[in-house]
This record gives sequence, structure tokens and C-alpha cells, in this order.
Amino acid sequence: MMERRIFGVETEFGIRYIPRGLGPLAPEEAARKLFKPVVDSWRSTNIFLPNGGRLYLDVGSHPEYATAETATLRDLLAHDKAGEYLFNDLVNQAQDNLEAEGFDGRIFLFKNNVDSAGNSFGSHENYMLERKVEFSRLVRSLIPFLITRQIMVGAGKTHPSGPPEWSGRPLGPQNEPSFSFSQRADHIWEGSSTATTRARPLINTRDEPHADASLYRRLHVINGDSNMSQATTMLKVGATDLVLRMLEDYYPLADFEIRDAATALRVISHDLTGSARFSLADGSERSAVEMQRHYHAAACQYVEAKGPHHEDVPYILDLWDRALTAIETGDSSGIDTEIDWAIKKKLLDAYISRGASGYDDPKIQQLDLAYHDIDPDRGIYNVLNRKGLIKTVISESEIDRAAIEPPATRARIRGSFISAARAAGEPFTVDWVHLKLNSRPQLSVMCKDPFAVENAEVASLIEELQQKKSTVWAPPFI
Ligand SMILES: Nc1ncnc2c1ncn2[C@@H]1O[C@H](COP(=O)(O)OP(=O)(O)OP(=O)(O)O)[C@@H](O)[C@H]1O
Ligand SMILES: [Mg+2]
Repeated sequence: MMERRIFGVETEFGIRYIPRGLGPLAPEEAARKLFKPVVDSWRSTNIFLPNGGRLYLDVGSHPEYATAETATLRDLLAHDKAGEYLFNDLVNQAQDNLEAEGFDGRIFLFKNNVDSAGNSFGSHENYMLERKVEFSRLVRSLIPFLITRQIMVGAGKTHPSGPPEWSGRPLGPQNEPSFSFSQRADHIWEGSSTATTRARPLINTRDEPHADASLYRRLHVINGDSNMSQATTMLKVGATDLVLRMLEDYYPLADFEIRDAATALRVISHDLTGSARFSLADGSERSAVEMQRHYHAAACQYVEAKGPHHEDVPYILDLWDRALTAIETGDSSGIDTEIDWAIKKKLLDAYISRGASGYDDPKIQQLDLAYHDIDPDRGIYNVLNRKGLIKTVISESEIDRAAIEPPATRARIRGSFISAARAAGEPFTVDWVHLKLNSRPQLSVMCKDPFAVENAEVASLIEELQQKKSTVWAPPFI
């Protein structure tokens, strides 16, 4: 079993330009405006940053941030939030440019998973595994956990005309505005696959480890919601890591193979009692709460036997328990400063009790979206945080630092190389594993160990670069 694991999160953001008097701007155009400073400074819309992360704009209009590879959950949380801060800087620059060009509207970036046209975009979690663990067994056993964990870690979503139909069957009372645990559950089609977009599975099994392929694999989980709350991200990744550890260790877990993943995902998301039943492959039926209670009890026993493998394990187990209790009792007051869906639902329900007509009220719809606005002053999650209504795990200064400094993994080698090459004005090319100066193509360095924090070849390249440094002016990073 892996004593330490590498984690990374990729987040696609939703972009919108809302005009005042003058005309609209399509999302593609808004995204181009957003990336203008990046293109000006780096001549590309696909860059690796000095903090080791990756910022890019693929085809389409969803700006994406991939955190550097991190070896602790706290580093992961800091780097995930740093992505929001970096993009917010770009939004502010784009806003100034737009005003200078005579546009009168505003650009919004949302860390959510569904746009107003109903298209879904993702948040992908990456977990490094040892190659020697049998991958197909692990994937098979992990999928039931991934299908049911949304009741704790979903970001919450309103449905103004009630739950959608699925396979000709209503998922709840029709035309009755409703709230679901997850944003993403309605958009996942199957268990595992090598394609991320067409069939949209829970796990992408494409074999691209970004590491020594004889030793490692990278598990690519794509069914999670993007989370605003650090505590929710901590539970999402921390509980998944615990289940992976049990599976890697052959710790006995019930065989919960689910007959129809896409249906179960939807049934679970739209049932706030957590008690709706769905079929397993063996013909029996279970509810999401029953299954998560099993995983939680097993994790508690496992940790009791082996000891916690990091400082936040007790908090993760406790929050996991409180989230399940909240669903069992219908009282989410024990988690409504930590779990995204509960934080959001509390806010919306308060507006409804003060006169909003229900989950279909335009004001409620607007708040649901604004919860995910990354703007520190305007975004509703950020406003609640400022008012002391959110429990955070890491500090603002840790996030500020993560926007600039790589975590203590291979990202540190990449980040220092990028900083040195930029300062020296030397063109370079990097990816997760490789790095080189374009002027020395024969000297491409390969870092196959994601845990390595230094590399002698890179150190000597950096030393050379530093001798050049003083003569060249380096533009800002973004
Ligand atoms: N060895 C590793 N094990 C697990 N995760 C890793 C490893 N190396 C890098 N990562 C993480 O994997 C993610 C890769 O992000 P990236 O957006 O480049 O994804 P991809 O799946 O390779 O490609 P794409 O999104 O273009 O399909 C990053 O968050 C990074 O931190
Ligand atoms: Mg990606």
C-alpha cells in the first residue's frame, strides 16, 4: 500500500459576460479576453506556472486550472483555492481591458458544473496508485463508493421545474421545484471508460500515469462536483483516499456492485433523505446512507487498527459521520458551515422562509449560481466566509503562498525551473514529467518520480540560468 499518495485536482470553470447597455459577448469571446494577459506574456493559452500548476483554455470556453501534484491534503486544498485566486486576477485584468475597449458589462467566473444551457463541465480528481495493485478490482470496488459519496460532498443544485425525467421515469414529484445533492450526477452515464467526454463515466481508465509507468498508475475520477468549501474538498478527497487505502490493503469491504450506475447516481442525488433504494448486481437493494454507513464504519475500524496516516484523519471521519447523521435526521445544522450543499440549502431556505416563492424563484436561482462566483467580494460563498459562516481548514496566507510557490513534490523542480527560465528570458517547454530549454533540445530532463523535490540536472540548469538573469527583463507571470 502507498504510505504517501500524490493528489491533484483539475477544475473547469464556467464563464459568462453580462452586458449592461451594450451587446453581449459569447462565452468563447469572453474566455479569449480572459486569457489575453496569459497570451501576451506566454504566447500560449496552455501554460505551466511557477507554482507547478497548469492553466489552460481548451477548445470550447471552459478555462481550466490543474493543481500541481501535491503529497498532502492541505497542500491540495491550498493549491485548489490558489487556482480561484489566479483566475480572479485574470478576471480583474480582463475587466480593465474590456472597459478600456468600451464594453460596459462584467465577466463572471463560476466554479460549478452546469451552465445555464444545461451543459456540464467537470472537476477531476487524480490519485496516484501503485501499479502492482490490481486496477480492475480496485475500480470495480471503488465505483459504489463514488456513486454514493455525493450525499456528503455534492455542491447542491436547485431544479426550478423539479427533478428531470430519467429513462422515462420521474426522479421525484414533477413540476415541483426541488433541490438535489449534486450538480454533476445528472450528467454521468456509466461506470468506467477510456473516454472522458463522449460516454462520460465516473472513472476515466486511460493509462497516463505522469510518472514511472512500471511503478504507478493515476486514477482519474471525473464524477465529483466542484467544491467551494475547503472542508467539503477535504472530506471528498480524504474519504476517497481512505477507501483506496482499504482496497489497496485488501481490508474487507462489502461487495456493493450497483446494477445501473447512471440511474443510481440520479436517484441518490434527488433524494434528500438518503433512503431511496436502488438495485445491486446481486438483486438486493440498498440506500446511499446504508452504503456510506458501511464505508464509514469500516474506515473507523481500519484507522483504529492501523493508526491515522495524517493529521486530518480524525476530522474527516467525524465530518463524514456528521454528514450522514444530518441526512438521517433531516437536520443539517451540524454541517451547514462545512458541507457545500448544506451551506447553500440553508441560505436558500432562509430566503424562502422570508418570502421567496420557492426553489424556482429567480432570486433563488441567482443565489444558487452566485454561490459559485469566484469573485472574493461578490461571490456568495466568499461573502458567507467573510461573515464567519464558513469553517475553513487552511489560512488565507497558505492560499496566497500556493499561488506562487510549488508544493513539496516534483512540482518544486518544475516550478523553480520555470521561474529561473522566465527570469532569464529563456524559452522552455515543460509538461508533468519533462522539462527542457528550447535552446538545448538534446538536454530534456525527465522527472518520473512525483515525490522527488530535487533533481541534480535541473539544479545545474537553474544555476546557469541564474547567471544570465540580471540582463533580461521578465514580464509578470500572469
Ligand atoms: N503521478 C501523478 N499521480 C496523480 N496525479 C498526478 C500525477 N502527476 C500529475 N498529477 C495531477 O494530474 C492532473 C493532470 O492534469 P491535466 O489537466 O494535465 O490532466 P490530464 O488528464 O493529463 O489531461 P487533460 O485534462 O488534458 O485530458 C493534475 O492535477 C496533476 O496535479
Ligand atoms: Mg485536465
